[in-house]
Amino acid sequence: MTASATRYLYLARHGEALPEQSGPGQSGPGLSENGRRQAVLLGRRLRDVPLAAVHHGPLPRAAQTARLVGEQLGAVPLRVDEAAGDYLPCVPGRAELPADSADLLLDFLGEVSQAEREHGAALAAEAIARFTGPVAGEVDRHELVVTHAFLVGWLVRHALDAPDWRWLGHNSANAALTVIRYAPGRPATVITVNDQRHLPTELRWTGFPPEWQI
Ligand SMILES: O=C(O)[C@@H](CO)OP(=O)(O)O
Repeated sequence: MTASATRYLYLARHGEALPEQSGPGQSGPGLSENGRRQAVLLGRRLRDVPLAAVHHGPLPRAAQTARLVGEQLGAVPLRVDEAAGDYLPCVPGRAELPADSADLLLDFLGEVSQAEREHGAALAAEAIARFTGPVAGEVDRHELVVTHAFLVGWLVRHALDAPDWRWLGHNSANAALTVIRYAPGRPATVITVNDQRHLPTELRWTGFPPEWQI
């Protein structure tokens, strides 16, 4: 029988970004000053974790966060990965959604093209294949994925075996940590969600609607 070991998946939404500038060819904003501070503090928080790699999405806000985190970690490789990017992991139809929240959720999703659906679904499946489950071999593995709000929701949903649509309604604060443990022979454990103890009060809960900040 092939040996398998435990994976610890650390998920972080990028640091606070500058306001969006839309337009053709825009790859989205980079980090604000707050976002840079959050990223450095996230890196310091993770210094003692034996991370094997930092995976990050290709957009500037995720790439900059990963670079600033990486500077605090020493020799941990940074790997850009489209599966860690910003996309819609699953676009449910009305029939899959609870009747009392379907209107709100469908409004939030807005118009989504067929191409966007297929692209998101393919990347969401890749993210599950690449980042979840126990690892081969005998050595436990710790990995960080610096990503966007939607993928954190998607992987928490997956860990809890919740229906595909249920990534909706999950949000992440900027530079907050969510950690999932995948041990052989056990269901995945969501160890922590939106952990921000590495951030001072004034840098917590950015990226969250005010009424969600507790
Ligand atoms: O656009 C958003 O609301 C989210 C989606 O994942 O992205 P980000 O985490 O980059 O803000």
